[in-house]
Order: sequence, then structure tokens, then C-alpha cells
Amino acid sequence: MAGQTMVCVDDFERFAQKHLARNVFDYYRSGANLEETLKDNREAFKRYKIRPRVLRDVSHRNLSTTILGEKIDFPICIAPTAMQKMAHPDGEIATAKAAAKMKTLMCLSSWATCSFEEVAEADPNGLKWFQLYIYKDREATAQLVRRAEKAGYKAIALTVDTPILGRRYADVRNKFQLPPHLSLANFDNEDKHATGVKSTNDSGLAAYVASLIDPSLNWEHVEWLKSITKLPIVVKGILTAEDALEALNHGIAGILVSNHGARQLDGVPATIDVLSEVVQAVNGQVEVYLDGGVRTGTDVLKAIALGAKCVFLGRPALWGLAYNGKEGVQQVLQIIKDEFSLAMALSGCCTVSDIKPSLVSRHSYDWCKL
Ligand SMILES: Cc1cc2nc3c(=O)[nH]c(=O)nc-3n(C[C@H](O)[C@H](O)[C@H](O)COP(=O)(O)O)c2cc1C
Ligand SMILES: CCCCCCC(=O)C(=O)O
Repeated sequence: MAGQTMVCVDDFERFAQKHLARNVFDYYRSGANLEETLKDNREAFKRYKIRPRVLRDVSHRNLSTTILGEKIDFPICIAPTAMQKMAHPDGEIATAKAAAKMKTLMCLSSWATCSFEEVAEADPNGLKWFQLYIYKDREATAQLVRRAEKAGYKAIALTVDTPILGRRYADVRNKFQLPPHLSLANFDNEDKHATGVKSTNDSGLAAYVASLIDPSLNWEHVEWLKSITKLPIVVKGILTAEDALEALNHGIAGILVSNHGARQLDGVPATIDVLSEVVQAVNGQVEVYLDGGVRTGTDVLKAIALGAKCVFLGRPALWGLAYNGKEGVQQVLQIIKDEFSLAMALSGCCTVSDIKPSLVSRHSYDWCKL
């Protein structure tokens, strides 16, 4: 770990590949099926070109913004990713501390290996959301929401793209299971919800999801969720204007354009390619965010220009965690923040609101190959 100069997010991924157990790295890295969408989440950013403005005096820049009314120092947040103690023994506590130190938001997964309360106590001033999966056991689900509220989480991100688990070949080949010394910490120790990701002849995740997660997930669940919490609800996993409008009809507070890091339905578009469609449909009524393939400051600039209020990082935080726990996550955030600041300067933007749609243009795939 120490001694290497880490320059960009890919350096952290290479480190993780070398140092994490194979089945853990594979689980974190993989996408669904042939990983067409996984590749495209990255490739698509290259199809957007920046149209920089010059002679704008960029000597002072302010990267800060707000998310659901809360101030953050820069528009880059941490997406929920499951089972972070496989990357580092401090797990989600380290990620939360890093996000708080950098004055940005972390979203905690339903499948965290540290509990709500531990994560909230790690840095009580840190801004946190809770990501929810709807379990067949409705009372167990409601209990998660109540604990998140009590522990001070500011919103619920309801993941809507996962009624059934996508097919991830590596996890099937590795017969993925959560190492036995770990459990899903938001459930009681002996509870099947805590310990269910175990060895089967297939992916242990797929078996867990099939037995415990509600595959009937639909808009009535959103209504039910609204009936049990006063927290704002963000729907995570919207890719079309139609579903964005449906979400507005159900009174949600925000939309996270996401294809789950390309881990669910292979063949869906890259998120950056559908962002404008969703932003136009929503027409400013609620905030729209994006995740999927964001690895550099120019990716952030492009997403903001196309209408995202903030972006979220999934795998990059895991690579930082694997590198050096809290410090590693902080380093990853700092690198992308600095790249974003540089991209703002070199494109003539001093504030986040200066980043307008006219700052990017989309080029065809053929053009990109030239
Ligand atoms: C290893 C891993 C675990 C994930 N776990 C969750 C999860 O528990 N809940 C969820 O809503 N999304 C989960 N996601 C999806 C992320 O929240 C996010 O949508 C995605 O990682 C963004 O893409 P990126 O990794 O390219 O940044 C997970 C993604 C990865 C890579
Ligand atoms: C209901 C699906 C649970 C998947 C949990 C982890 C995850 O989101 C991922 O691996 O991706």
C-alpha cells in the first residue's frame, strides 16, 4: 500500500485487483452477463466532448452545491455498495468517515457489514442517506426504515432495479458467499436476513435474493414506503422518461439515474446516455442524480452539464477502501474532486451553476473511433 503514487482512480482498481481475494474482487468489479453495459458505462462518457470557454478568470472556484437542501462541498457522493468489510476491516465506518471528512454525502447499503448506528456514530456530523431493498418480510423492511430515521439518515434511496438479482457470471463460477466471519449488520446476528449470503451451487447472492427479497416490487411499495416514513424518498434505478414521470406522480423527492453499475440487466444504455431524457421529462420538478462509470473529473463535469445535480461513485470508493481504509476512500474523493475543479477551470466555469448544457456536445460512436 504505502509508497505507491496513486494518481487516478484506475490506480486504486489495479491495487485492489492485486490485493483482494479473487472472489471479492470479482464480485465488486463484475457486471451482468457479457458486461456490454459495464463497458458502455465508461465508453459512453467518451462520446461527449467538452466545449470549453476561455478568458473567464477562473482563479477562484466554488465547487459546493446542495443535495435535497443539504450543503456539500462538491457534487460527488458515495453510492451504496454492499458488504464493504470484504474490502477493509473497517468497512462502511471508514467510508462514512471519509465522506464526512470531505464534506460530502454517503449512502449506506441495506446490505452493509456495519450497522446504521455504528456508521452514524463514526462521524455524527456526516450527511447520510439509507438505501433500501424491499424484503418479502414487510416488518423487517419497516424496521430498517425506522432505524435509519432514528440514527439520523436524511433520505431513503429505494432501489427499484433489483426485484431479482442480475446474472453475474463470476459470482456463479466462484459460488460467491459472504465470508463466514461477516454478516449483514442491520439484522440480528442469527437472523436469516443477516447470514443468508452463503455457499450454494450458484451465486450465494442470487439464492439469498430469491428467497428473501420481494420480486413483486411495484409502485404500491413506493406508496407503502411513503406511508411509513416522513423522510424524502429517492428512487434509484430509473432509466426512462416514462418511469421518471411515474415517479413524479408518486411524489418522490429525487431520481437517481442508475443501471446498478451494469450489474442487473445487460444491454441497457449507459446512464450518461439517458440522463438528458430523464432530465427533460422531470423538467426541474425534482433533483436528478447519476451514477455508473464515473471515474474522472471530466465525467463529473459532463454529467452536471447534462443536468445531474450530483453524481455518485460506486466501485471507486471500494477500490479506495481496499487500498487504505478511510484514507484510501478520502484519497479517491480528493483525486476526483481535484480533477473536477481543474476541468471546471479549463472549461471556463467558476461555480457549479456555470456548468450549462452547452458545455458538452455528443459525438457519434464512429466519430470517436477516428
Ligand atoms: C459491489 C457492488 C455492490 C453494490 N451494492 C449495492 C447495494 O447494496 N444497493 C444498491 O442500491 N446498489 C448497489 N450497487 C450499485 C451502486 O449503488 C451503484 O449504482 C453503481 O455501483 C454505480 O456504478 P459504478 O460502480 O460504476 O460507480 C452496488 C454496486 C457494486 C459494484
Ligand atoms: C436485492 C438485490 C441485492 C443485491 C445486493 C448487493 C448489490 O446490490 C449488488 O451486488 O449489486
